[in-house]
Amino acid sequence: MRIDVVTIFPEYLAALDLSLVGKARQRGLLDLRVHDLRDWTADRHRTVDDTPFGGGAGMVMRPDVWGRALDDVLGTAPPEGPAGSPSSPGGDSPPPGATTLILPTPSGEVFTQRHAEDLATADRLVLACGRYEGIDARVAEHYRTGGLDVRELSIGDYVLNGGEVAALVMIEAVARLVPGMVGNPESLVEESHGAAGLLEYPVYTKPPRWQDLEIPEVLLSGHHARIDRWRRDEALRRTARRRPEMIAALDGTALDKKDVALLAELGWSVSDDGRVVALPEGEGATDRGAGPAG
Ligand SMILES: C[S@@+](CC[C@H](N)C(=O)[O-])C[C@H]1O[C@@H](n2cnc3c(N)ncnc32)[C@H](O)[C@@H]1O
Repeated sequence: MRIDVVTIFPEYLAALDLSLVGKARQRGLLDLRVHDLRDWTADRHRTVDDTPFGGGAGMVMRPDVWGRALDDVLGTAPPEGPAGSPSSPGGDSPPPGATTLILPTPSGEVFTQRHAEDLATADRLVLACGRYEGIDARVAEHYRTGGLDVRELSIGDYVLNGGEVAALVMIEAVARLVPGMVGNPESLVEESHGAAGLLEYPVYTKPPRWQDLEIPEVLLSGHHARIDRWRRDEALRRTARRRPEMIAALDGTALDKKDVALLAELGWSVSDDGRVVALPEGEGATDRGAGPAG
């Protein structure tokens, strides 16, 4: 997979040399390139922003600078750029294949594991990191109209100073799903937000006793079926407490009898057509609304 990031702070992306993503780059699994947006400016101050039309506070990133940068990085620029534009600071020609342009923005759809799974199937991702009040809205419109897969994605309901941290979040979530990235792909199967639609069960390691706290006995039993059941129950309990909306989104037809019985204890019922619905307060719930602890 090839990933390009365009930013005015290329140093911000230094973390992409570390850990699993860094190793994947060294092993050639990920071709990751970071570009300085200012390389596509045409004035001596290397200006990327200007005042907003309509007035108001802050500055907006110019579409002409972004357009030159993205055309070049995406490979849609004419071979000889218009007078004044730099000669291809984006490097050699990008590979053919499915490309997605990602514009991180707090006003976008919230990025989830489903987006990560979907984006991990792309041949190529280009991430355009905004700053100031964001990127002129015509940039997204222009590339979308041109037929490119353009995604405006938020990493959560808060506002950061720039898109670099959001780009790091999305790249790490996507890259670990690229085949060959994670040494033991089984470790991805039961994770939070995976196919089961649950949070992961609590995990423990050595020593078996620490600060007067013991690990659940079943985990020492060596009885795989009992351990699997315990883990499933704990995942259901934890999800019901912390993220009840995820329980409500479960497909009831995929639940087994023990799941349904536990959910009933936790205050949920499963209808014949597979909907999982919270019982009215006081009915059955022993655990619901207990807060985020546990
Ligand atoms: C200060 S923010 C602009 C916020 C914008 N004026 C608004 O209110 O929607 C500057 C840049 O940070 C990035 N950014 C900030 N918060 C983000 C979030 N929650 N998710 C993704 N990107 C974010 C975007 O690239 C954005 O263009």
